Amino acid sequence: MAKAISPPNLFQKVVLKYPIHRAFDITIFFLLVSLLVYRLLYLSNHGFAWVLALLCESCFTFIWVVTVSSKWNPVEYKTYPERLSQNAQDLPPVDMFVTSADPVLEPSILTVNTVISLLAVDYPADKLACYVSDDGCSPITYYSLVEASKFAKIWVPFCKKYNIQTRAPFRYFSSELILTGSCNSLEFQQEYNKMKDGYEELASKIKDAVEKSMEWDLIGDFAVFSNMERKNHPTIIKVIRDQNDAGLSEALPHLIYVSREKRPEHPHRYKAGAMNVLTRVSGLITNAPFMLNVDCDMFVNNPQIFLHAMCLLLGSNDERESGFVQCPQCFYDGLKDDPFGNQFVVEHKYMGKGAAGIQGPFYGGTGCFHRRKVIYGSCPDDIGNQAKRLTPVHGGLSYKEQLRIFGGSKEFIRSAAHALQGKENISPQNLPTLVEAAHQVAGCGYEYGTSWGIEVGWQYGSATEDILTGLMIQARGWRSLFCTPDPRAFLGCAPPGGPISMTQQKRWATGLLEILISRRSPIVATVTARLQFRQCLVYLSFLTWGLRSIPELCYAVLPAYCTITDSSFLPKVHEPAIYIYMALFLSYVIYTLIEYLETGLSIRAWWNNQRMARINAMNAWLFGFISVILKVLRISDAVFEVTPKDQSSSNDGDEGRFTFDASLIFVPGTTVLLLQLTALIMGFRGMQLSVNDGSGLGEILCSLMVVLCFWPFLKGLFAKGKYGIPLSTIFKSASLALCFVLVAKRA
Ligand SMILES: O=c1ccn([C@@H]2O[C@H](COP(=O)(O)OP(=O)(O)O[C@H]3O[C@H](CO)[C@@H](O)[C@H](O)[C@H]3O)[C@@H](O)[C@H]2O)c(=O)[nH]1
Ligand SMILES: [Mn+2]
Repeated sequence: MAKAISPPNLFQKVVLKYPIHRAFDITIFFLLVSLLVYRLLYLSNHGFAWVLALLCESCFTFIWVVTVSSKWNPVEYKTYPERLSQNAQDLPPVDMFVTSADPVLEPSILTVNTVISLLAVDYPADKLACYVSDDGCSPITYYSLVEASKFAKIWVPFCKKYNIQTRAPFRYFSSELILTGSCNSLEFQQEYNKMKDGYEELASKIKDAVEKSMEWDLIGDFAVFSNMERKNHPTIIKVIRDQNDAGLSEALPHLIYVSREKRPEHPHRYKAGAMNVLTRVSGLITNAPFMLNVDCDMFVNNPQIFLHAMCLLLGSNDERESGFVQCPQCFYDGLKDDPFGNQFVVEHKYMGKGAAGIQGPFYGGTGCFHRRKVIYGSCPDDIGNQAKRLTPVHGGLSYKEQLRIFGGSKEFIRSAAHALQGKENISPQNLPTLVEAAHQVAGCGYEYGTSWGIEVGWQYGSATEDILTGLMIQARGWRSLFCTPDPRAFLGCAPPGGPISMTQQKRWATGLLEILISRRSPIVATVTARLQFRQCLVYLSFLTWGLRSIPELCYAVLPAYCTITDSSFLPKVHEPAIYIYMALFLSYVIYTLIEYLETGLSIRAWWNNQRMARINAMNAWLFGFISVILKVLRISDAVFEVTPKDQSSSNDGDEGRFTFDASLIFVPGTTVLLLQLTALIMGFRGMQLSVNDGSGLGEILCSLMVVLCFWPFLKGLFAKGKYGIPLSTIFKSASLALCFVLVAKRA
């Protein structure tokens, strides 16, 4: 199935072949085209429904083409960390960034586990520094990190001594202890118990801190947090652990807490703003040539991941091949059969590896190693002028230009110049003096008039800042690499189904569409810069989510519309064209099923994902589309609503059950469902009355399919509490459905 094409060195690129999939890809494409031709040929014999169906099917064909193109040349990289230099001094420094925004929605204990797992990776500790951004400006987060750093002093040596694989303590202690090899000794037992007690103490301290949060005594080290308002406060930077202070015996990375300045009158740009502050602050302090960033819930699951990433970053002769290295976003404790379709396992396998075979995976916001100079806007060395138009950064910048691009901190400009030249740390100074300069670059006025967020750093202007940032990097001609080691690199929390996951999908659809319609869209980047054409198609396959909601919705309503108005959009049962439809349906089902079964997932998981794709498209993506329209009309701006992260999902045995709230986001789905039910009732009555020639049967079957897809909603109509659709939503949807029926009947 696979063959190696590059000499075995630090990594090996393996071309994957899926001949059966390709056969299905082509078959389905031809069936889609035949369908469109058939529609066009008989256009004049039919009415509105036919034209609408043609438009929708054209959209689906387009989506099929971009998806197939994205998946066509999958590759995979095998990495060989044991071939890296054994001399620790040869490994480059890495700055590690963790963003957190809210100690309630993102429980501190999770952030702490992520940080501890980073401090404990298999990489020379003196090459690492961990920066934690706290957009919540919370003494609890700071306190938790201080306590975590104390625990790390015993935890990290323990992990390294016994080569523990799971280095996020909450995961390690939640699974059963397996006693093998060196872990079978009495000494180990004793140390294990000590660690367990230590972690329990840490967890309970954090729990207490959260519970008494109202009555904090903000004195001493915590005095800076007194009278702080979350959205209105000066910068707080605290060096929790300075490597230079510590004795050699406890080799632990630097740990630095950063809460950037916030003022109500200044936009703070959510995560992108936080990342840019971390970039600058770390630039002043450690200025590592590589930077890893993770979301606060994404702990290290593979302690060797830094070495794997280095194989990719250092392993090719041409730097341009590895502008950044992205690991797939994976989740722990995923629910069985992926009931909410948010584990993305199949997507990583086929779309992720497919993109890896073109210009590389897109940047996914977490689990990504960047080159600092790439984030600073540099182009690959030998690139033509075309891509340079996207960035003002080039060799021989005058001082004035540097000020305009990077802002007014002399210290930062000096460090940026070093980073751009690929040099390592500027002359190491003591941390406390640097922290002073760091306050300046973390201020909320620092970026005004500079290129931050536009040409350098994390990009502003989209709720999916990650995709936009990665796109701009690839547009400058960089490629990226996909890092998929075993065990998986990082693991995080998948949101529960229902309102939380809908909000996340809506934010993504909004952010993606914002990119598509902006000047920085992949189409522009392909025409005017260095984004490859097929990479542009990869981006189009998901930047169009918001737009896709419209044909999805129309197509789902079509069968109901036809039954209600006694028209049709499908060929009659005795017409040969019906076979195109049946073949299309069957081959799509078989093909997607193969993908799931091959990945080791169940038929149930396949169905859940199919169903959730429809639910997301018609509800969340539609609202994403609407919020972009509101933004374009300047009625309201898109905001980044943080996804709540739960350490342990509720244990009432109903974790896989869909939940609802009174949000408008559930109105479209409920309306579609009510329409189908109405149509089904009318359809069955009609069939009994008239002598039937098979017309209307297809439409009725389609309505049944839609009802099946919306099964969680159907159950929600009759359930109570959070599992039930609120009456207000039912009422709104029923009114909409009624209006629809009346208008359709009259037309
Ligand atoms: O004002 C903010 C808002 C969010 N965050 C952090 O951003 C990260 C991602 O937020 P989350 O609510 O978990 O969003 P998700 O939708 O789960 O995240 C995915 O999608 C985002 C873009 O929409 C990317 O930024 C993320 O990396 C990617 O994992 C978290 O660490 C947050 O703490 C901030 O630092 N400041
Ligand atoms: Mn998240």
